Amino acid sequence: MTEKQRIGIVGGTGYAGAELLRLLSAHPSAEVIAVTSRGDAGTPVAEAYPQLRGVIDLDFVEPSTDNLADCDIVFFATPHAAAMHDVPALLDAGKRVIDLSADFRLKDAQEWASWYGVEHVCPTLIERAVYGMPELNREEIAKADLVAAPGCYPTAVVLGFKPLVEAGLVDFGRLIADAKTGVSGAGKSLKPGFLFAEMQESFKAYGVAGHRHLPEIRQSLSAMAGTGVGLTFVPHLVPMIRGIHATLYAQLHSADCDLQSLYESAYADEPFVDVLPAGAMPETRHVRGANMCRMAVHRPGGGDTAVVLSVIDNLVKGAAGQAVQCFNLMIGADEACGLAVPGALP
Ligand SMILES: NC(=O)C1=CN([C@@H]2O[C@H](COP(=O)(O)OP(=O)(O)OC[C@H]3O[C@@H](n4cnc5c(N)ncnc54)[C@H](OP(=O)(O)O)[C@@H]3O)[C@@H](O)[C@H]2O)C=CC1
Ligand SMILES: CC(=O)N[C@@H](CCC(=O)OP(=O)(O)O)C(=O)O
Repeated sequence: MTEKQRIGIVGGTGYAGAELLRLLSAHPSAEVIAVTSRGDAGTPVAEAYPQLRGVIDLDFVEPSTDNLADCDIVFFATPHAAAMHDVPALLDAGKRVIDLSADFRLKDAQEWASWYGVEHVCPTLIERAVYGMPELNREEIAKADLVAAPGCYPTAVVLGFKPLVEAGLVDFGRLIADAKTGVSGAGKSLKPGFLFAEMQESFKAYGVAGHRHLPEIRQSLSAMAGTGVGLTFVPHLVPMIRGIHATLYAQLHSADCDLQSLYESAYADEPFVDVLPAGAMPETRHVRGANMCRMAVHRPGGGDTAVVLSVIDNLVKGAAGQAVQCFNLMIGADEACGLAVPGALP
């Protein structure tokens, strides 16, 4: 067994942090030794998250370099533009970092600043960061000391389009991603529009003019295509807690192709991508709590439009689970270590 890594989690009171705690507490090569909170420092983690009572016997500590000094690997589950202030010192101190926020995802610092509304404070580290989607670049992740875990929508969308784009079968200029998310994607803090009375029994689009995941998705798909892709991405909020459902559309150059075989062979060796049989329609509840992207590929009426349905749990394959998958690669463990548990249904 791989030697136990001492883990710090910055942002332990948030949803992604809590999901990291759930997964890492059962991981044979992880020992969580520090969990931070600015507001709850000094109180037991299990007070904020009673499901962790008897599992995580720690008090929250203030986020500081000193409190993370004994860690081998630090996970950031903080809002955007927080990790970038602390990551340089942690790397200098020899720690490895997995950042679940967007601070190191985009390779262009100017583009990052234009989407996130602040200047990047350590742009030179952006190049050093490895995008943490194992299905794209597991060899680089294994060697990395700074991993930028992907966004939740980008995970569902990029994995869904990947076989079509890599095979060059579709018009790269006219990709469409119509995606729906549950409310936990917005995090734990109270926000207008996320109250039960505001969003229950309703369903709405947002970010139609431009969502910050658009450049992230385009970055990955363009690298695959070898050219810039044209993507229309429209996110929606639906009244469920977890889950993302992405319906993807692409125009095929020719209707003469076996998309089912293409998808099955593209993902045959992937432990966390499940291509469903022809005709299937995955549901978000089929992946709830699981580090799994389930997808199905369709060609309605045998025509020239490919339709891919891709579902993930935003907090697992879309966040903490994928980060643990990266952690496994970084420490030389089995990629599936601690992640083999199926979802919870109903
Ligand atoms: N929710 C999701 O589905 C996904 C989330 N992510 C990303 O993961 C990150 C966390 O998301 P989520 O858990 O939803 O967010 P939450 O708002 O639920 O949690 C954020 C956490 O960060 C802490 N925090 C806030 N500001 C700072 C700061 N300046 N320094 C240190 N800690 C801080 C908060 O704790 P306290 O105030 O107690 O310090 C809290 O624990 C975000 O970047 C998010 O975009 C990525 C993919 C999916
Ligand atoms: C419902 C909701 O607001 N969802 C968030 C996306 C989820 C998320 O966490 O974004 P990252 O993956 O970049 O961290 C949003 O649309 O901004």
